[in-house]
Amino acid sequence: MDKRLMKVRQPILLKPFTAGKRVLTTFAAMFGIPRQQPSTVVSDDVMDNSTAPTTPEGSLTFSPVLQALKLQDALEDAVSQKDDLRAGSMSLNATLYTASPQVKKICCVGAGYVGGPTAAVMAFSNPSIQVTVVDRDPNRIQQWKTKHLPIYEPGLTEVVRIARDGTRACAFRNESSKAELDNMSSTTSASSECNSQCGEHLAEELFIGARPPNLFFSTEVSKTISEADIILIAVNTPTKSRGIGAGRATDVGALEAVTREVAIHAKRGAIVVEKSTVPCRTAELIQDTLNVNRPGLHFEVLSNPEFLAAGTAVNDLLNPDRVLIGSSRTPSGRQAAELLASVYAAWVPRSRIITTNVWSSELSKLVANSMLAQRVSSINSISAICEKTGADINEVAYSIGLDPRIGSQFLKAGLGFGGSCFKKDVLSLVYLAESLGLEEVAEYWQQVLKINDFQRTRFVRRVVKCLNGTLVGKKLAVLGYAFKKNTDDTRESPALEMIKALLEDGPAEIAVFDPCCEPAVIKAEIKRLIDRDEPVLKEDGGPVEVYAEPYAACADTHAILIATECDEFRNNTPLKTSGNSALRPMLADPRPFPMLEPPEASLLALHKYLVSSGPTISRDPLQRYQAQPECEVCCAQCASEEIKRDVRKGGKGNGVRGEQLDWQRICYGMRKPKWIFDGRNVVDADAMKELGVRVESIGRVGWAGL
Ligand SMILES: NC(=O)c1ccc[n+]([C@@H]2O[C@H](COP(=O)([O-])OP(=O)(O)OC[C@H]3O[C@@H](n4cnc5c(N)ncnc54)[C@H](O)[C@@H]3O)[C@@H](O)[C@H]2O)c1
Ligand SMILES: O=c1ccn([C@@H]2O[C@H](COP(=O)(O)OP(=O)(O)O[C@H]3O[C@H](CO)[C@@H](O)[C@H](O)[C@H]3O)[C@@H](O)[C@H]2O)c(=O)[nH]1
Repeated sequence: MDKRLMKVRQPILLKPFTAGKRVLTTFAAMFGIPRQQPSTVVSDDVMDNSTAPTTPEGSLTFSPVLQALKLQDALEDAVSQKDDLRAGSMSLNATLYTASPQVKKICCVGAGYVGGPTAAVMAFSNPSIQVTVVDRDPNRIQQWKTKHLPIYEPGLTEVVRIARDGTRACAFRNESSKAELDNMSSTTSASSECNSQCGEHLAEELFIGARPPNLFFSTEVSKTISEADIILIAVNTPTKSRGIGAGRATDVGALEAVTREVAIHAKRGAIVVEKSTVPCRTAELIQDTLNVNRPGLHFEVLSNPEFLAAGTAVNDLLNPDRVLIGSSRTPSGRQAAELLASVYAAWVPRSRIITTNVWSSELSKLVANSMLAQRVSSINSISAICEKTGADINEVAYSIGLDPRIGSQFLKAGLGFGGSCFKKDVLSLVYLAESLGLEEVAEYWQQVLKINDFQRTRFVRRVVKCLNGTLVGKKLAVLGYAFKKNTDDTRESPALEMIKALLEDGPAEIAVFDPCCEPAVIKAEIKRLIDRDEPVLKEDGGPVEVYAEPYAACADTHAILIATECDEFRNNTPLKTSGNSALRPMLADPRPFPMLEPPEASLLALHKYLVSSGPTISRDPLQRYQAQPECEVCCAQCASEEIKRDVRKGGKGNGVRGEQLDWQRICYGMRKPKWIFDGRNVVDADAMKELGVRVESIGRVGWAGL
């Protein structure tokens, strides 16, 4: 038997916890778990106000990683700047980071929507760090190794290809295209006069060396954990579906399981990072599990919640508003935070890296999501008033959003928020408040969810009412199935809820189309999540059919329901495009670069610019990519992409991802009276009316009147 496992079973004699006892009891109750045995908790005289333990021997020398940071110097700096580092949030002081980080290996547990892209961007921006993503799901890991990544996010393939596959060497002119054109008429440029890197002039041509791979995907969870300096835990934390707190409390089962693995296998001094969204005080659970399994060793636990949004994940990761790191306020805690910060500092300005105590960090994530969800519910509640008064929700949102105290973002009325986070995180906050005996607070946040449900119910009622109170014998098309645009994430999709409600009225067909989702995935999900006695999918004799393109989906429909705000569905956006119908915006040329070795982010900006500058430019204009991993001959996804390519060959407006719909064609093929129910306010109702369509939009009086 593994010696470490034998050690785990030894009883540990530690002083019983006193000051933190009440909190721990509350915390255990919050999760619906029995209170931990006092013997598993470290003495509170080695704890600071965040209750995270310091080292058993009261020194920082437990961590080889931190030792490598010229620790004593850094500590003296930290102590001398103690006054600056007040209890509230703060930016990390650059002087604390002068030591070069010694992080060689990062392990990210969880290869999902957060773990995959986060690890990819970390590896992309830190070529010297080996980043390995592990997951218990071998299929998911296998997909990350192919050219068909398991999730769709704009820009993800580019970043993964660079870090996972490595690159070839390349060279390019270091002047903007405009300057290049100007230079054609002049004889010499400033840089060619000295023909060298004289320090005053920019390099005329830049050579970028080959880059070895540093992003890996593996199912060897324990081995990868055992080698890592930093372990990111990015597993799912859904709402509990059974037992105490079911339907509200967060299910930390996956996180607990990973924590056990980490506790058993992590190397001495490794830093454990909560990336998952967790209830406030979860770091205590992690610390406790580590203490129980590795008595005598100390591990720092950091909170580093992720704020990326689906559909913009790569951009959010590359340009975050802030990176939040919560640590214990002990010197070792701060040093651990600084080490993690040094990884981010490879691409994030230090002023945007914020540190707080662990609990503030954990709670901030729940609060950020709850406040955003609250804004959506607030504007949706007003949309109901607009529909009954003649006010226009877009005009109201615009008017109030100009007040900088309110701000213009997150004021789009629609079918309510979906996605894997908002609902569960508001529920988690509600449960936290209840657990703390704060009933009024719990009730306040519960209302956010109530309005969200109300919004969907209202919309479906409006559809049925306009269609004379019956859907029998009618075909409806639902455009958009993912919970928002530019993602294939269908978790908590408003479209699914809508389809469930529509089925109650017995339509002949509900046709579903989404430009980002694979039809087979939607079908499987509908089959799994819609629990009815009668068959649901057409292939089983039911009314729901999922289409790979929108024109067949919309043919012969009595009504079209728009469920996501996809740009593909707009009829009024004068998009600046690169010359054809693609929705790619024209980008600025980032050259000239002032340095000989531009960072990956600059090369990516150049790559994007070149790709955007014309439809004929290759997908690899810098000629850096290595060949993609080969698929098996009968790869289903290759076949599906082939079909989409064929559809695209048909010309403009064929509805595949990135192509705007030809609404004229769609409306022509609809049954009269033609109805469009715009659940996201994406179509220009007046332009639609000219096509002979009756439009009902959220937050506006429609064809049917008040
Ligand atoms: N999806 C988002 O946009 C988003 C954004 C910010 C934060 N978050 C938070 O990040 C966390 C992860 O979310 P996600 O959307 O990436 O979830 P996900 O379901 O896409 O991925 C989680 C992964 O963890 C793996 N996993 C679970 N238990 C495991 C174990 N014991 N060992 C190894 N792997 C295991 C699963 O197989 C899965 O692949 C959640 O807490 C979520 O609230 C999500
Ligand atoms: O004005 C708005 C903005 C959003 N939504 C809807 O709200 C939901 C959530 O949208 P968004 O927040 O953009 O996407 P998520 O991927 O759910 O991202 C949220 O949830 C993540 C997971 O925790 C956080 O990391 C992000 O910061 C937070 O924005 C979607 O259904 C949107 O359609 C609206 O209805 N109106």
